[in-house]
Amino acid sequence: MEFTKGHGTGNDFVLLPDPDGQLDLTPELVAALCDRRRGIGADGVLRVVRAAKHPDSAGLAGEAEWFMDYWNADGSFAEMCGNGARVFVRYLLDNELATPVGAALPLATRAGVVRALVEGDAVSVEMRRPQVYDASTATLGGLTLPGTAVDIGNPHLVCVLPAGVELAALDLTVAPGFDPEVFPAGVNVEFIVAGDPVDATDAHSLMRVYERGSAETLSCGTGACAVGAVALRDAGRDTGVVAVDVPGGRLTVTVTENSCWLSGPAVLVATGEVDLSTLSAAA
Ligand SMILES: N[C@@H](CCC[C@H](N)C(=O)O)C(=O)O
Repeated sequence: MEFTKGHGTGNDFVLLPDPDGQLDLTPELVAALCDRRRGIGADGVLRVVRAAKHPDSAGLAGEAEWFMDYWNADGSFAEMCGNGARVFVRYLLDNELATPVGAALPLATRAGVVRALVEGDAVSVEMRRPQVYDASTATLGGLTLPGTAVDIGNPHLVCVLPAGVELAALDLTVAPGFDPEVFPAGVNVEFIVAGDPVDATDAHSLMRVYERGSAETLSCGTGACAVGAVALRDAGRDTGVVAVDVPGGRLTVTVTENSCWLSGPAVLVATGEVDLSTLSAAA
């Protein structure tokens, strides 16, 4: 089967073209594809399928032609993936499956329809406005860190590190603990340090993330949006622009009254053929 590999600020994905929804994609196959030693290696899989051809998106087919069928590296589903959506749009354009017509390109996801704009190397996606809804805690290496629960289609817990705790020193080879009563379906945990605003931004954060279903990644787009909402709240603002520096680069988050824009580079780096039957047999 044909595949493409792409990434957005180091958050990497295997894209599988399956326009008519004929591929029998299973959690085991996704985990095998994402295995960095035995498979292609990625933080997740993006199946490129027509919205009308997938049961999770058929109801959105009138609004968007394509459905981003996103899977985490462990084979679980997630409702939304901000970097994945940006890479998915790059794939559609490079493969002439969609044309940038000046207006934003609609894309169906499990969290509804999002819209994308492409400007040179940057792909921006407009998602729902992050909802800051609760306080909770994460535990990591003997520390209990206060955090803020944020929903942007998928769940996040944003923890601002207290003085004396170094972002670089956190051991994210181990999953952080969280309260399952607040996050019954699991959570993506962001650890941040507030910095001075840069360029034309209202706030700036340094972030590392432990993603539900994918462990530590170099970047998380929805996580950056959650961080942006918390940084603006902490700056006493409701809307604004936040630069979020992740290990894989910089994302720019613009929170408006009704939505949230995520911008940054999105690139395709390879195409090839993968023998799914060999992977399935090894899974
Ligand atoms: N890396 C993504 C988020 C992917 C989904 C996440 N792991 C979850 O389970 O919610 C992004 O860029 O937003």
